[in-house]
Amino acid sequence: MKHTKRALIIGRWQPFHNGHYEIIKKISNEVDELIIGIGSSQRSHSLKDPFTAGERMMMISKSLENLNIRYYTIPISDIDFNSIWVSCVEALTPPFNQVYTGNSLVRELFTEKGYVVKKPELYNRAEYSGTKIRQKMLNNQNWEHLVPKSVVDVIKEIDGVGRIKRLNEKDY
Ligand SMILES: Nc1ncnc2c1ncn2[C@@H]1O[C@H](COP(=O)(O)OP(=O)(O)OP(=O)(O)O)[C@@H](O)[C@H]1O
Ligand SMILES: NC(=O)c1ccc[n+]([C@@H]2O[C@H](COP(=O)(O)O)[C@@H](O)[C@H]2O)c1
Repeated sequence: MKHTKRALIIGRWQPFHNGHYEIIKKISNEVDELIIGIGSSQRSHSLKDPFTAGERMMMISKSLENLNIRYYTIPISDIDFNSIWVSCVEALTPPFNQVYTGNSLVRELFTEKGYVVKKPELYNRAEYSGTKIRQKMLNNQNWEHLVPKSVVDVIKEIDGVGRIKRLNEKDY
């Protein structure tokens, strides 16, 4: 029987943007199945991590609706214990034999455990960046063209831009 090629890509997806879509589309041609780890799943309602794990799962599943790939989205919360983090990820996910990440800590931890780790190429990083998109939302600049249409719909449904602006208000 053919061995299933199953890869893990882990990110915070705050929000899921066109660069994420492009890289997942590319990876979907290289593997049979993809595990999409929702990193820092316990985090939400902050300027760096405004969206909940559930909201990020909605963004991803609606964006990937038309892609021909079997994938699993798995929320993964952070732990203050880097040396056992890979074991925690393994405990939550289907088995995988390859990891995609641009994050140096993630790369180091998986490489030390013997995984093949690939660094995805970046698409239009000048614009397709979670940090820059969140900044644009805050500054009333156009951001909608930088994310899949379904992500615009999710962010509108939850008033995500309003949330980010309110979180940025000064305490008194
Ligand atoms: N423009 C892009 N093109 C291709 N892959 C990307 C792009 N931006 C991020 N990635 C990949 O997606 C994964 C998850 O990234 P992440 O959620 O941190 O996005 P980000 O845009 O870097 O967000 P932030 O600015 O909030 O850190 C990373 O492993 C990264 O390599
Ligand atoms: N000890 C830990 O909990 C640990 C270690 C390395 C990465 N992570 C997480 O992996 C994710 C990596 O995603 P980014 O590439 O979007 O930063 C983040 O959510 C990060 O917090 C967690």
